[in-house]
Amino acid sequence: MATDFKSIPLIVAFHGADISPLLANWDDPNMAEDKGVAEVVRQLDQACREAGFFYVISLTISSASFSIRQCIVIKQKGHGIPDSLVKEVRSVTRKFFDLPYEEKTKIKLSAATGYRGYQRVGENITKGIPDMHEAIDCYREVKQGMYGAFSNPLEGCNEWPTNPPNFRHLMEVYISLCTDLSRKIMRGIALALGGSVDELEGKRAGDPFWVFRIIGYPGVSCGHDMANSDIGCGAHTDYGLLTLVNQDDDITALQVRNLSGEWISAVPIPGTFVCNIGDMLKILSNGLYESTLHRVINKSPKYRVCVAYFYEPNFNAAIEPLDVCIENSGGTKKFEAAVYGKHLVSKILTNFVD
Ligand SMILES: NC(=[NH2+])NCCC[C@H](N)C(=O)O
Ligand SMILES: O=C(O)CCC(=O)C(=O)O
Ligand SMILES: [Fe+2]
Repeated sequence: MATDFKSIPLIVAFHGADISPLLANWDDPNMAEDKGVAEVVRQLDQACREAGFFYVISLTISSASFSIRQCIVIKQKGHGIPDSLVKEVRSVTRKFFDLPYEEKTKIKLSAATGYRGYQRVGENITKGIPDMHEAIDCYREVKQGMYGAFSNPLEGCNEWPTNPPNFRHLMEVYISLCTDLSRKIMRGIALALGGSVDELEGKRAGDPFWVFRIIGYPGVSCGHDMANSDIGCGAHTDYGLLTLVNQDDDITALQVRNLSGEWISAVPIPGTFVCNIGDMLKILSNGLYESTLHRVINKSPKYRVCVAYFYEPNFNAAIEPLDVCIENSGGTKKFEAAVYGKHLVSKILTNFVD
């Protein structure tokens, strides 16, 4: 992030009040000439430069209005994922975490499961400190030997609970819709960076990898006596291109760090996703966009649920700054090429040490 933002920008389109022009025109090769698209692209660029975080509206609210940072939002259309599904995903998540520990740990994550499955509170580690959350981690399937030796740790299939009964199906439908939505937002971001609309497809992210985390944060009075920390998830950046955060409507817990080091809350706005950019987009943009530090602290007595979808480059893509971004940032290439899958695996191996 390059500024002292005090709130997270909301992407509001020309007349339409959302990202719908981008969704309506996503496969039009000349979409950049559409006025509505151009306005969304301008806002995406500003949000990514200033904060690295933004809200994308999902709801269909006829003539609802609210005010954030002087934007009055009226008459919103969808981002393409039904709000009923977005809510249902959180609701089955809550049901799963409500189960007894013995039930949850039947799908326990380990090196043998390719780091897929359930992790108890305190098992995930951020900068050496256990995080106060439990989660189910999922990744796009990695078959044996698929990308060579470096993908070995992630080989395996996801571990799904059988209870709640519709859990797996619901999540797989949701993942697929998140992939489609993210691809469209990335086309807007490609234009925002001054590239061609498909700059972030093909060898870079035409066959996107994804990470999916189903997360629960105990409330302050939930009896977790691990008094050593109240941090739900320590300060970190995300690893890939774009994250879509589906968070509980009634608890403010996600915090984003601005330029002067203040923590700015990503206050829940019902019917939106909080989006943020990851390390690979920082590299592609040659630092024009940063992967902003964020953390989670649940100070509420209530249990908080969050489902985070991470849209990533091709697993074996060598990601380096785009020429247009080097030009637009003073002509010096600031980052060497990084293979996305190697970055991911090195992060996972430090998240789970034993
Ligand atoms: N895949 C994730 N974004 N995990 C959450 C971040 C926390 C993780 N322990 C880290 O240090 O990166
Ligand atoms: O719980 C949240 O709001 C965000 C979680 C997060 O940042 C992550 O899992 O990477
Ligand atoms: Fe994150």
